[in-house]
Amino acid sequence: MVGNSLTKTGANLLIEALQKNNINRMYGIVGIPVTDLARLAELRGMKYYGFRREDSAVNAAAATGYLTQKPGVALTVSAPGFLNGLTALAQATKNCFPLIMISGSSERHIIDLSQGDYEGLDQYNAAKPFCKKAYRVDRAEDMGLAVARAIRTAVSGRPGGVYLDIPADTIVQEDDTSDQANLGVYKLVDPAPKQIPNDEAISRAVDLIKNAKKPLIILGKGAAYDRTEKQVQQLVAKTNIPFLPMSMAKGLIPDDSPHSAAAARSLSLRNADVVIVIGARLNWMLSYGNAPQFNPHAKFVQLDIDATQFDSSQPISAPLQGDLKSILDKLVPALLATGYQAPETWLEQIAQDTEKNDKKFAQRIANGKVAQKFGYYGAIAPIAEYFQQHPDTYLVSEGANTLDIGRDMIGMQLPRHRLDTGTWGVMGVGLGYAIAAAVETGKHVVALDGDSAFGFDGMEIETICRYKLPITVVIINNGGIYNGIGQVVPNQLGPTTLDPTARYDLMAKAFGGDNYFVSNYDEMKNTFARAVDSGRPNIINVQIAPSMGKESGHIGNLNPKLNLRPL
Ligand SMILES: Cc1ncc(Cn2c(C)c(CCOP(=O)(O)OP(=O)(O)O)sc2=O)c(N)n1
Ligand SMILES: Nc1ncnc2c1ncn2[C@@H]1O[C@H](COP(=O)(O)OP(=O)(O)O)[C@@H](O)[C@H]1O
Ligand SMILES: [Mg+2]
Repeated sequence: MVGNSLTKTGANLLIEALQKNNINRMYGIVGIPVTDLARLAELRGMKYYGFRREDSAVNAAAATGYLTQKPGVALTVSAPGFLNGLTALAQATKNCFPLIMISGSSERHIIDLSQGDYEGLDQYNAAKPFCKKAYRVDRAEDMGLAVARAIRTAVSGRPGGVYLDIPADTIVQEDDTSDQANLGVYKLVDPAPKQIPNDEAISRAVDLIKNAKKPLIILGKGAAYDRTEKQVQQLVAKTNIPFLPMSMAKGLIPDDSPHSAAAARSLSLRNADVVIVIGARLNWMLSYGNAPQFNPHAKFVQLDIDATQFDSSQPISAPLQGDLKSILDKLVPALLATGYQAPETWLEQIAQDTEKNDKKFAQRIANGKVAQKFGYYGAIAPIAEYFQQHPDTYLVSEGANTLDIGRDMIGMQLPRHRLDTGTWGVMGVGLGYAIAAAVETGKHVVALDGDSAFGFDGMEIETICRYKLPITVVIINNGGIYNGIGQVVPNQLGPTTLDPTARYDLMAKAFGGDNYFVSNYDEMKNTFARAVDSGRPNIINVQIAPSMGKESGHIGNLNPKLNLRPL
C-alpha cells in the first residue's frame, strides 16, 4: 500500500527512529530506490553527505562509529551500490567499528522467483557472511524495532557492521496498524550494556602481573574505541609497566611518554614474561604471539569483550571478559593495592634500547632533510613536527611505506586521532575516514597517502571540496606500489609501476580546492603547515625519488617470493 500520510511511511519511520536515537548524519549515494528517502532525511533535519562511491560512504560511517561509539549510517542503492558498499561493511566488522549500512532492495517474491528485477539481488543473504548481523524489513510497522535491533547489534558486545535491507515497497508502504498494535519508534535503553568481570578473574590476573619480572602492556584499537585513556594512563603511571600501542591505539597514552616501549618494540616483545593485551588481537599484526617475536615462555593476560578471542593463538593464563573500561575499573585498583612496580632492571633494559634506536632514527630523519634523493623521512618530518605542535589534528594514513614510516615518525598525543588501514591493511579507506573525522569533530584532518593508495578513492577529493572540508591530502608519490622501479620487462611498465611525475594535486584545483606541489624538504617544510592551517580542502603532491620504498613496507615477509631471475 503506497503511503499517503508521509509520517507513517517506512521511510519516515526509519528516519524518525534514527533521530530518536540521536543519529542525525547519513553518508551515501542515492539512486533507485532510495533517492526520495535521502531527500526526506534532509527535510527532516538529517545531514546527508553524498559521496562518489559507496565504499567510501560506508568507510565514513565506519569511522563515525569508531570515533563516536554510535553507529555511523550509510545509504546505498540496490545490487551494484550494495555490493560496492559490502567490502567496507566487511572491513568495519573486521575492525570492530559499529555501523549500519542501509540498502534499498527488491521485493522478496521477485527475488525468490528469480523474476529478474531491476538491480535484483538477494542482498539480505549476500550480506550475512560480511557483517555482524543482517536484518530485512518487509513491513513499515516493523521499522522502529528494526532500527533498534540494528543499533543495539552494532554497538553491543564486540562492535561491528550491521546490514539493514529495505525493499522499495517498504520505503513507501504506510504503517496502517493502530498505534496500540505496534511498537512505533523508540529510544533504546543502554544499547551497549556494561559487562563486568568476576572477582576471581581479576584476582587471577593480579596474581600473575604482580610476580612479573618483565611486564609489557599491548594497547589495541579496542582500547581506543572504548575510551580507556584515563584508566590505562593511571595503570602505566602508577606501576611503571611499559606499553606498546598498536597503530590506532597511539595517543591513548602520549607517544612521547617515558613508559612507551615503541622504540624498543622487538626487545620488549622478545623478553616480556607477562604480556597484558588490552583490546588487541594476537593476530598477524602481533605474529600470533609466537616466538621468536615473543618470549616463548611468556604468559598472557587478555582483556576483551569477546571471550572467543581468548586462546585464538596462545594459551591465555588470565582471561578477563568484559568491556575494557569495566575491566580496568576493577583491575587497576586491585593491582595498585599490591604496590606492584615494574622492576627497574627491566625499565633500564628498555630505556637503553630506546636510546640506541632513537639515535639511529633521528639520524635517518636528519639525513632525509638534506639527502640529494628526496625520500619519506624528509617528506614526513614536517608533518611529524606539525603534529607535535598541533596534537588536536586528526591523521588518516594508508599506503605501505607511506603508512609504515609515517606511523613510526608521527607521534600522537591524543586518543582516537589516528585512523589507518586497520586489521586487514586495506587501501582506499583514507578519504572516507578523513571526511567522517572532519564532519564528526570539526577539526583539521591530514590524510597521508601513498600514490597507489590515493588512487583507490581519489575521486572523493571532489566530495571533500564540495563540502569545503578542512582536509589536507598529502600524496607521497614514489611512482608506484611500494616504489617506482618495479619494471620486470625492459621498456614495459611493471605490475607495481605508476607515474612518478603525476600531478595528483591538480585534482583539488579541478574542484575548487587548493593544490601544492613539492619535491624537496624545504618546499615541504614551507608548505605543509600553511596548507593545513588554511582550513581549506587541498592536496599536497610530494614527489620523492622512485627508488624510495621497500616491497610491502615493513611486512615484506608476508609476500611469497618467486625466483624470477632465470626467466
Ligand atoms: C584494497 C587493496 N588492494 C590492494 C592492496 C595491496 N596493497 C597496495 C596496492 C598498496 C599500495 C602501496 O603503494 P603506495 O603508493 O600506496 O604506498 P608506498 O609506495 O609509499 O609504499 S599496500 C598494499 O598492501 C591492499 N592492501 N588493499
Ligand atoms: N568496548 C570494548 N570492550 C572490550 N573489548 C573491545 C571493545 N571493543 C572492541 N574490543 C575488542 O578489541 C579488540 C581489537 O583488536 P584489534 O582490532 O586486533 O586491535 P589492534 O589491531 O589495534 O591490535 C577486539 O578483539 C575486540 O573484541
Ligand atoms: Mg607509492
